[in-house]
Amino acid sequence: MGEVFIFDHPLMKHKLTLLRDKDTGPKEFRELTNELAMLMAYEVTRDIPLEEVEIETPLTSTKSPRIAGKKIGVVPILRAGLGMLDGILQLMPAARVGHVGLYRDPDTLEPVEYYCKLPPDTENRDLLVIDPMLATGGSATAAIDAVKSRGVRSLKFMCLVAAPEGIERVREDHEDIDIYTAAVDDHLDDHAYIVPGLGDAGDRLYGTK
Ligand SMILES: O=P(O)(O)OC[C@H]1O[C@H](OP(=O)(O)OP(=O)(O)O)[C@H](O)[C@@H]1O
Ligand SMILES: O=c1cc[nH]c(=O)[nH]1
Ligand SMILES: [Mg+2]
Repeated sequence: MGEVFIFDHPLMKHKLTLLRDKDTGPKEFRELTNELAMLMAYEVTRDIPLEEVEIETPLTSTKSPRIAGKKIGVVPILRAGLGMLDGILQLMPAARVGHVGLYRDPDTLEPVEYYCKLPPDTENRDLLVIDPMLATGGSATAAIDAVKSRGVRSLKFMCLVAAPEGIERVREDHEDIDIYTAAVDDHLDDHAYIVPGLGDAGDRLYGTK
């Protein structure tokens, strides 16, 4: 059974407060989203496998650990997930990047898939699906379905703000997936927006509406 990890680091909490503030504009919102994603990815990758390799320091030869196996695959859910990508790539510049294009139909609230391109050999990589918001969980579930259907070895989901309803949905549909979030909020409103939340993440990142 997958687990739910809720981060409680003071730096993350502070940045999330700034992100939630309605007066935070797109430039600062983008910066904070990337900073939070980088801090979270640092913890999410704590179990990456290592291998010992022989190297020469200026003084001697020694064995030292380095990351083993194929590069991790990071899969943002378009469009808001892209806002987290650069922060993660700063930490792991060699990561491979896949994209799943989904939007939530405003009337039915059902996810509509319009794009999927993943790195090769997904079945031999650790994959991390990212999206700032986990609301009803429909988009995350659909993205995980899309990735799983191509074959995966290990898959984690990382978001900034989750609603209890979204966590429950993902756990029901994908009980093997670990979920990482910086916060679990109170509830969804009548339009399935997370309360207190931070509004529409895509619109705030890109200044649309
Ligand atoms: O859990 P759910 O109820 O499915 O809602 C969450 C989804 O909604 C937002 O995307 P949106 O549909 O606004 O698309 P966008 O990223 O292109 O703005 C968000 O980035 C998630 O993908
Ligand atoms: O609160 C929400 C819910 C879905 N999508 C968002 O961007 N925000
Ligand atoms: Mg949006």
